[in-house]
Amino acid sequence: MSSSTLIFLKGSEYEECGLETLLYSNAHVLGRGTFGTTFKAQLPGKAFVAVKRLKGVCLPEIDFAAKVKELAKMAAGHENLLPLKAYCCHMNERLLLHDFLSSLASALHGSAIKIPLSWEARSNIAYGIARGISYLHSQPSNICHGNIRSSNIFISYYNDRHSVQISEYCMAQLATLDSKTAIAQGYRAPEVTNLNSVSHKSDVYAFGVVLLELLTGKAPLVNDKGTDLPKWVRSIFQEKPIIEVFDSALHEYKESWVGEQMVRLLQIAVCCTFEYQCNRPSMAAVTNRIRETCNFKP
Ligand SMILES: Nc1ncnc2c1ncn2[C@@H]1O[C@H](COP(=O)(O)OP(=O)(O)OP(=O)(O)O)[C@@H](O)[C@H]1O
Repeated sequence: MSSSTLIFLKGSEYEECGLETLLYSNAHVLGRGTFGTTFKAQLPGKAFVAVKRLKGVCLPEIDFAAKVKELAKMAAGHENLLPLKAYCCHMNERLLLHDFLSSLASALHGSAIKIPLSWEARSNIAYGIARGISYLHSQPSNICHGNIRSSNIFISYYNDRHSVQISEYCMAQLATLDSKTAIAQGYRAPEVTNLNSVSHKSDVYAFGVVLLELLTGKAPLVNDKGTDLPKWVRSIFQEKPIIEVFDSALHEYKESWVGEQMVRLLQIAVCCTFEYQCNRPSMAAVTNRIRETCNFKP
């Protein structure tokens, strides 16, 4: 690693620290994703952070820094987008630093730290994700997220409520990928053949799959493991009572008013995952429907 420095963004509560201190002291790999490798590391002040080392970045330092600042400013405008705390661009090194948090994927499907999620938590999380994506879609430059999946959604719990933040927004603007398509199989809308074909409606599809994860508790298809959730849910409709679709942890709610909310959110998820993009609703419409169904404040 070069002697490059991290540039901490305005509003970051962290003490400045060099890259060597951060990555050599106690960092370990969390995973290798579409856009690079993510490490967990500890800052001198003891806070844990996630550092993503990007691959495939062709943008020169100055353009990368400008783009990162633009995205960070946009993210700071919405509570459901994970704030960027620091970045580094030096020679070939391109890094992004965020708070270390629990992902929705590990809460729902993790073997070690599976967190029990009540209906209130799941519906709040669904609404928060929908709001975050709607905000992205409302930006002037026709921005798409491009890689919505439960490992890119982070949850935390304070003041008796779950908060949710989406990461990896607009990564295609930072990294260029030559692979046919980077989006995991289970979240990829049928019309998406490469990163240029992602759209607001393919984000809606991926959101629908995340909503199905929240409702069914099942993991979607990633690297040939998991379930093709849109297909599975439709097959259950034809064969079994609708309650069979839901995570068994939600069955206790079936006789109450919550049961009706669960079915309505399932209908929304099914519409989001329609095969033809023209039949899918917009993220703004989805957000409104979730808000009305669950009586959330705007
Ligand atoms: N801020 C973070 N806090 C905690 N864990 C994180 C953070 N950012 C990423 N991770 C975790 O690190 C692992 C690797 O993440 P990464 O984003 O590199 O790949 P991915 O989510 O598996 O795939 P993709 O690149 O398609 O999003 C995932 O398990 C992800 O949930």
